[in-house]
Amino acid sequence: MRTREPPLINGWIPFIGKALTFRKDAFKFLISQQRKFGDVFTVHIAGRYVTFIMDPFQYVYVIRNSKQLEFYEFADKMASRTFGYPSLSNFPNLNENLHRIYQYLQGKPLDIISDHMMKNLQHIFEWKCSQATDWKTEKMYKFCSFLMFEASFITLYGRDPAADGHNVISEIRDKFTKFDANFPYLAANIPIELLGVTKKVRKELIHHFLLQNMAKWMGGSEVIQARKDTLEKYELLQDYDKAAHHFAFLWASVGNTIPATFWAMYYLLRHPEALAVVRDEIDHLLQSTGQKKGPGYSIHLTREQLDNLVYLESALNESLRMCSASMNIRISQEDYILKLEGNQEVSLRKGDWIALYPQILHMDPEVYEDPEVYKFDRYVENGKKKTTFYKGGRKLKYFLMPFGSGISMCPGRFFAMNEMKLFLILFLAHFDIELVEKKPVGLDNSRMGLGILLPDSDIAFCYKIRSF
Ligand code: HEM
Repeated sequence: MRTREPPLINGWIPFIGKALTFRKDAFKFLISQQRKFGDVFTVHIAGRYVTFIMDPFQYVYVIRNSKQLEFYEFADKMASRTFGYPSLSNFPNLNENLHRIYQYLQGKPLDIISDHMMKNLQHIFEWKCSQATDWKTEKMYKFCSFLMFEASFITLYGRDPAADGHNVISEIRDKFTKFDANFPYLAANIPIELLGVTKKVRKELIHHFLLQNMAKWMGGSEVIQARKDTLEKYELLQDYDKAAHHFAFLWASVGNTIPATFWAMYYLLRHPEALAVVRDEIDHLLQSTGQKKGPGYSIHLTREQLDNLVYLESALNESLRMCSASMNIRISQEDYILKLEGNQEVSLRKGDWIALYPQILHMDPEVYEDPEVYKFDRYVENGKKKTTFYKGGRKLKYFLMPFGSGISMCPGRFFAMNEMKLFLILFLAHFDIELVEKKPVGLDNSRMGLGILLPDSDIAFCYKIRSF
């Protein structure tokens, strides 16, 4: 070991190292290693050396060092393998050009897609209303998946105005669900050939996004149009590769949003006091803006109005805190000494991975009292958004990181928050809702490190048009 290299944790199986223990329960494993070795240690995971920085006050030193600690190469390798397109590095400036398009997920274009999302969600809710004049029971994850997939898809990609437009989206959703089930294995570098039908399903999914098929979809978003225009400029990219890029974006836009919507709804239904406050806030807003709720009335909300729903936002943040487990990875570009607070120095070798694991921060009892408990108003203080959180008496810069950090931060985060708010607003405005099953739903840990965790089982709930 070189001087200042962090303690190294090796497994007893050569090459695999601690991969199996890490995969089984990364959270538990990291906490136990932190107790033994402190806030910086290196773990040998499947042939890689991954240095974990556990102290949230040190996160900033990793996040701001985007020159020496790179992200894109890692992301490119993983995404091209998972979604089946050639590495971006083979095409001059493609990465930069695709990143520039993320501006269409902010500002005015964000308002436009949020409005479209509202209309599309409303359309589906109207349809649900026509079926729910009396109590109707459904499985919650399936319900969230159906609504969020359909509304997000139409908002982003548009729809075929021909009669079977709805069926095509259902077909894509069913295939997407099959692909998504094996997503963690692909991300973990398991060859797709070993994953049963996944290869076939991915190919079929990608085919839906060939230009001749996408050309039939009307009313899509600027962000997808800009991606199409950019990809078309690269003559060396095959049509199939361009389609695979569109499919990858679809995964990014719904893969986390669906489970996050599930958790938001699940926790609200399990906490009637939270549900009552959030519903009251929504009712109050609709009343004060002169908007009627219920079937047949369309609701319109501005970005400012959505922003001002502090209890709804807090409830969403609280469920994100409890269900997100993304790992923020950077790769050392050279042999490098990472300088941390308090004259600490960490010696890294070229190619080493550096990882932040914010789930540890989200569940830290020093930051969040009773972290296992859902408290819908954790992010509200004196009726306003609460943004000051402390650890050991010191104010934290980073306290909630479901969307990643720095250069790898999710470009769709504003849209994602709006989508989930709109879903809950419409749901609570239209329906009375109750849980049918009382069982607690747990986190399925197989996606640890990859984003929002899925529930370990689905749960039945019932809903009926609200009586006014
Ligand atoms: C609750 C919902 C969401 C969560 C928790 C989430 C989380 C994340 C995280 C953690 C990353 C970084 C991944 C990494 O570090 O490797 C990411 C990347 C990304 N997200 Fe999201 N996301 C959500 C919704 C969305 C939506 C709605 C969109 C688009 C409409 C989107 C588009 C993307 C894209 C394109 C990237 C890759 C960015 C890049 O090229 O570097 N996400 N997301």
